[in-house]
Amino acid sequence: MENKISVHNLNLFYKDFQALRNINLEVAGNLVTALIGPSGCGKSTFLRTLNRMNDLYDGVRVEGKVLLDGIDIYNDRCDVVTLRKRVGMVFQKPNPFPMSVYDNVAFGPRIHGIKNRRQLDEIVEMSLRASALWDEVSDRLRQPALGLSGGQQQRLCIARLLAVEPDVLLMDEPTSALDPISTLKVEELIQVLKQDYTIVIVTHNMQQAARVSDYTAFFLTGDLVEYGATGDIFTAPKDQRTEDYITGRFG
Ligand SMILES: Nc1ncnc2c1ncn2[C@@H]1O[C@H](COP(=O)(O)OP(=O)(O)OP(=O)(O)O)[C@@H](O)[C@H]1O
Repeated sequence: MENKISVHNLNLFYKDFQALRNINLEVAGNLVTALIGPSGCGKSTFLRTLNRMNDLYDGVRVEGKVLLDGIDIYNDRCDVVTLRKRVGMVFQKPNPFPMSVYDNVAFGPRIHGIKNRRQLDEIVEMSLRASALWDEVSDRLRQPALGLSGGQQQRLCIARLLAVEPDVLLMDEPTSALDPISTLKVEELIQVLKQDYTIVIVTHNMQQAARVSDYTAFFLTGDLVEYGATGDIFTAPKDQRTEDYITGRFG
């Protein structure tokens, strides 16, 4: 199995506060990796290191290496715009732009220079099909995206990412604002998408991690405590702290 992302000796500081400590992790390609751990342990911070989203915060310092297909994304020559196109991100709360369904999905391709109407139509349809939304919105492409349900908005945000042909999808608690039916749809979608994309998902919901992921990483106060096949982490954790967490003894 090929590793899509390799993280070596990664440390991250918010000014004087060290939020990640010497993280080493290999993210397998075309599989789902879940990041779990109690609130404040650094899951979201770690996720954001994978597409340099932390660069947007003041006073952040990153040490170590994050290789994407073998190339260090923290190298000065790395183009962050291209990086974020290759490594897209979905957030906790769906955040469609205040424009039509169509324009949301066409937004990225237009920014990257695609103007041809037929080509855009094709990309929009393909992305909406790939995010399992096409059947629900094909007759309302010109309607405001903010009129969709929360679950539809989240799948639209995923379609918006897919439209720029990423390799990796980062998902930061993508279902925490959704009802159970919408959650199930997004989880089913994740299973389909992993055939074509590498997915890293932060989740507070341990059942969700067990359902959707192939690998699980358990973080605690900035340390990566344990990482392994999801089945092993949940049934035979090696570290007592992992066991305490997954059995609900803290967190
Ligand atoms: N922009 C920031 N500036 C300063 N400190 C931050 C910033 N973002 C996060 N932190 C701190 O870094 C630590 C890790 O936060 P992070 O949000 O990554 O944890 P998390 O595991 O994702 O938590 P949660 O599950 O509650 O979202 C916390 O102590 C948090 O207060």
